[in-house]
Amino acid sequence: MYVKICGLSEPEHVATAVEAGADAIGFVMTRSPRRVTPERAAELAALVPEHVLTVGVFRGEDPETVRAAALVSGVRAVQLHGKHPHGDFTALKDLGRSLVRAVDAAADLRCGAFDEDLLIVDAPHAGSGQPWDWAAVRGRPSGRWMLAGGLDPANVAEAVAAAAPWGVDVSSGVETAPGVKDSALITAFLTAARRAA
Ligand SMILES: O=C(O)c1ccccc1N[C@@H]1O[C@H](COP(=O)(O)O)[C@@H](O)[C@H]1O
Repeated sequence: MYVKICGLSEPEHVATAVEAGADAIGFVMTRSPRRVTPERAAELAALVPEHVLTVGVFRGEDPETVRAAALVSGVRAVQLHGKHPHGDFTALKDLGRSLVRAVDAAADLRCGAFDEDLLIVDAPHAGSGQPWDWAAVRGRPSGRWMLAGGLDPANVAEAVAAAAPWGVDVSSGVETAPGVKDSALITAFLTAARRAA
């Protein structure tokens, strides 16, 4: 089970996620309580070993803004969240970073349909942090896809059993308040996700 921990902003939590075995770590560079500047993301990304994928998360920014932030931060993947057109992915193809498309279940759920390398299927109301009907997407996405939206250490096993994803992605479910990550919750999530696989 591939596990991404998203929305990190403190070195302590980056270290915890790496030590606990995260496969990918996300830095949010768009409007959010978890927002970090590209410069701050660069400081945090420098703490991440090569085998862990660093992901810059964007929502609604134009490709040139995304490109500039990706280059400053040095993230190795770019996540375009929400209703980005296919052209945004095409425009970023020459960036030399993995592309991640994050959408809700109403979208095209074929990983690669927008030339992306990874697909995330998120809640209908992205960012609510609320569990949703994970079972509704079971068998629909194809390729490398992660389930997101309202996951936490207590429900990730149920979510994995319901949707059978290739990976899982969490942000608010490992926080004690919006934007405030918790090391114990990060470790608990990784343990529970691995056990669920
Ligand atoms: O985490 C954020 O603040 C965020 C902001 C804007 C776009 C995406 C964001 N995060 C992504 O949202 C999903 C679900 O997160 P949650 O666990 O329900 O809080 C996940 O893909 C994050 O990468």
